[in-house]
Amino acid sequence: MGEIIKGKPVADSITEELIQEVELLSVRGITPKLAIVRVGARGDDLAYEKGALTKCKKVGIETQVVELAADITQDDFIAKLQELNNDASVNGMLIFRPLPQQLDESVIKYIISPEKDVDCFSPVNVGKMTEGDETGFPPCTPTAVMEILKFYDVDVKGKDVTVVGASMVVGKPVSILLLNEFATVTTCHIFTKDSAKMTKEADVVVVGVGVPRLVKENWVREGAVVIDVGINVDKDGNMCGDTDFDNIVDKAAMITPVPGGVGSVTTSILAKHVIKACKQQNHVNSKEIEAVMN
Ligand SMILES: Nc1nc(=O)c2c([nH]1)NC[C@@H]1CN(c3ccc(C(=O)N[C@@H](CCC(=O)O)C(=O)O)cc3)C=[N+]21
Repeated sequence: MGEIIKGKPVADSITEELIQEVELLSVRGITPKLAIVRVGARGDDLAYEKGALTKCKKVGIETQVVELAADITQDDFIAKLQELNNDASVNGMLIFRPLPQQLDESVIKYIISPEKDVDCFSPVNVGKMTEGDETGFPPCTPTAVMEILKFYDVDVKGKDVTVVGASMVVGKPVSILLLNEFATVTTCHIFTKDSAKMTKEADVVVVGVGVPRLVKENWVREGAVVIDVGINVDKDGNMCGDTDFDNIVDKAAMITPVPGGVGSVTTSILAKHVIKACKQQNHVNSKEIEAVMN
């Protein structure tokens, strides 16, 4: 039986640290604030929003949900983002994606202020992530994957890691973050000839495609580490990941469950990024705050 590596201990350890950071900021009269920008009311946006609001409340981060009509025009949407960019009380912004058809992401991604872009929408943050510049904000879910690997002492340096999926939300950024840690990364996508062949050879498999139970037992080698980023609802209405968990769990050395795996760490990273943004905007570093306390 492989080890089921849960997200909760990882999330709890991050949350504990963040609660302390918020307390230290409050001594200076600073309260971090996140604005969530939601267009319409898609189910998976609402699911993420609920988790994010709960986490922020627990940590002591203020929140503002900006709910916009599903048919908002591009000009009105851009005006709203600029208003939030200019609102000094807002430290971080999370814009749910994908945006509806009439909003052109290739234009909008340049509007959000990179300093407030806590989920890596801005090309500035994509660039910083790619360079390994730690002043930026890599996206929350891929960062959660890296935090889980670190927490459970999975050192990816020199390991063969296969990522299934190449989206800008999961596959591509997680591939970059893994490469930054000197993993040998293979990224599979819809034009990959044989994804199973690539995953079978990997020491670590990361899957984020949104296809329920895509990765089967025979896609994974004995003793592999499997990180499942998928959050799906199957035809029976149960939450499931992108891996056939029940049949892989005995073969893998470690595997993340769904729910209770990567998804449960994502909101902690979001909160961490809001606090980081707040500190950067107020020109404070942790050491400085500790000095004030002592
Ligand atoms: N810019 C952007 N970044 C995103 O990461 C993003 C997005 N837009 N748009 C919507 C999708 C969907 N999504 C979910 C996240 C958590 C749950 C979820 O259910 N989370 C549970 C935990 C699930 C678990 O335990 O695995 C919770 O937070 O309590 C669902 C959906 C993020 N997305």
